[in-house]
Order: sequence, then structure tokens, then C-alpha cells
Amino acid sequence: MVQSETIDSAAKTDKPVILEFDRIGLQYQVDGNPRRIIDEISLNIAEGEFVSFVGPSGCGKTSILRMVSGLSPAPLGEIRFRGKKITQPLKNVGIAFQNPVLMPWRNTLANVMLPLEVVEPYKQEIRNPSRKAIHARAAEELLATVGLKDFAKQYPWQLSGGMRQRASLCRALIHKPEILLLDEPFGALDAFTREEMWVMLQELWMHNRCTCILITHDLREAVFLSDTVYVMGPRPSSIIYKVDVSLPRPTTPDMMLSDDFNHIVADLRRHIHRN
Ligand SMILES: Nc1ncnc2c1ncn2[C@@H]1O[C@H](COP(=O)(O)OP(=O)(O)OP(=O)(O)O)[C@@H](O)[C@H]1O
Repeated sequence: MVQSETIDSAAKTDKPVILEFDRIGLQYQVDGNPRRIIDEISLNIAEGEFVSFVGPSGCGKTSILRMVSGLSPAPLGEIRFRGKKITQPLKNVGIAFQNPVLMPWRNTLANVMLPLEVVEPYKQEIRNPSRKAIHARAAEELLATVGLKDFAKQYPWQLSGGMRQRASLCRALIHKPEILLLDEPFGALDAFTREEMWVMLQELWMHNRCTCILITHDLREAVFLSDTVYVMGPRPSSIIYKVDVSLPRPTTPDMMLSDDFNHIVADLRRHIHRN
């Protein structure tokens, strides 16, 4: 794929572009020598799009999420959020990692509400007890949508791995972020729980319609959840393949048995193993 061209998955929708990757690259100094991690990537992501990045270990997938979040802005090229270069941490981003890292001294509800204590305007609002009660109800409703209605008062150590990850997704969404970044969120879960989580995440996404970027090693997960899957090549990486997934929404577990679904997965696998 020609990297000087911007890959415009946004063009297929009538939604505005929310994120522009403009010739981003990444390089580290290792033992005094430059080590190129990402060669060059240009692409556009549309508002509300669900995008996945797949590729070999060490090709820079997590680094891309760090650049989008603004925690480590792109050192080469730039990423623009609604046309503005990302130079510092974005406020309207939710993040969920493979390890949910819930605070053990807070119950589930208090863990989910944590971002509201940090992000404006919620930080001001929840100083007011009646406003805080409204947000607590919203958090309880969110927990109910992921099947944790009866676990709001439980502590993380009283939850299963899948439940902790559900709570972590609620925490990532509680402040209504415009962008949700997911770094192998289901990698530590068993296959059955993982598939349940895909259904739940899709429901949350269809309800919230935030823009999602998922990093995963699971091609079925990428196809189940995404509108667009980008395949990254080995270091120094670029986008070597892109798939527009045109399965009807919502994707269902039964659809994973269909030829259409399995052709897309096989096509992705062929392109990953070609390198
Ligand atoms: N501070 C650093 N200094 C030097 N190299 C680094 C630094 N941070 C990351 N790297 C290297 O950058 C590369 C990309 O890391 P990144 O975590 O983005 O890869 P990844 O594609 O997400 O990998 P994985 O699939 O294994 O999680 C890795 O080879 C890593 O060793």
C-alpha cells in the first residue's frame, strides 16, 4: 500500500473525519542507534467509526493509541483531532487496557465514577451532592447495561475477570468520551467470555456511538467489532492492508459461522502471514 496516500476510510461514510493521521512515524534511540518502529502511516478515521489495528508484536500498535490519547504525541508527522494537532493529553478519551486495574479500595460503582473526579466539567459538578447523585444513577444504569446491576457495591476482588473488564469499560465510557481506545481489552479472558464481551461492547458502542480504536491479536474479534481493520506490517511498520467490513450490524455470534465472516478473517490472516 502506498503510504504517501492517506487511506480514507471516512470517505465511505457521510460522517465527518474526527482523526487524521498525517504521515506519522516513530523512532527510538536504542544503545545510541536509531531504531525505526513506525515508518509512515496516513489515514483518516470518521466520527463514530469502529477501527481495529492488527499486526505482529512490536510493530507499534500500542504506540499508536498513546499518540491518539496525547500521552505521547506523534514525534514524527502529526495526528489531528477535529483538525487540531494533538500535542497534549485529550480530555474526551476513554481508555481500557488488557489489565483492568481497578482500585481495590473502591467498590465497582466508585471505580466507574473515578473519571468524573478528574475530568472537567464533571469534576466541578460532582462537588454538588445532588449532581453527584444524578451521575451515580447514570453509572448504575451503565453497570446494568453490562450485567453488573447487582455488583455496584462489590469490590474488584469479588468480581470475575470478565466482570472486572465490564466495569473497566463502564469506567472508560462514564464521561461520555468522543474516542474510546481499547488495548487488547479481552486478551486475558477465556474464549467464551471474550465472545460475550464482543456482543456487549458492540451494544455499548451502538448506544454511545463514540469513535473506537481497538488493538487486538484476535482477527475474529477485529472482524466482529470493526467497520475497518488496518493490518500493520513488521517493523518499521506501515499499513499493508485494509479491510472494510460490510457485515450487517449488529454482528451476532451466529454470523461467525458464515462464509462471509470467515472469508474476511482468512483474507486478513493471509495478509498478515505474507510478511
Ligand atoms: N521507550 C522506548 N524505548 C525504546 N523502544 C521502545 C520504547 N517504547 C516502546 N519501544 C519499542 O517500540 C516497539 C513498539 O511497541 P508497541 O508496544 O507499540 O508495540 P505493539 O505492536 O503494541 O506490540 P505488542 O503487540 O507486543 O503489544 C517495541 O519494539 C518496543 O520495544
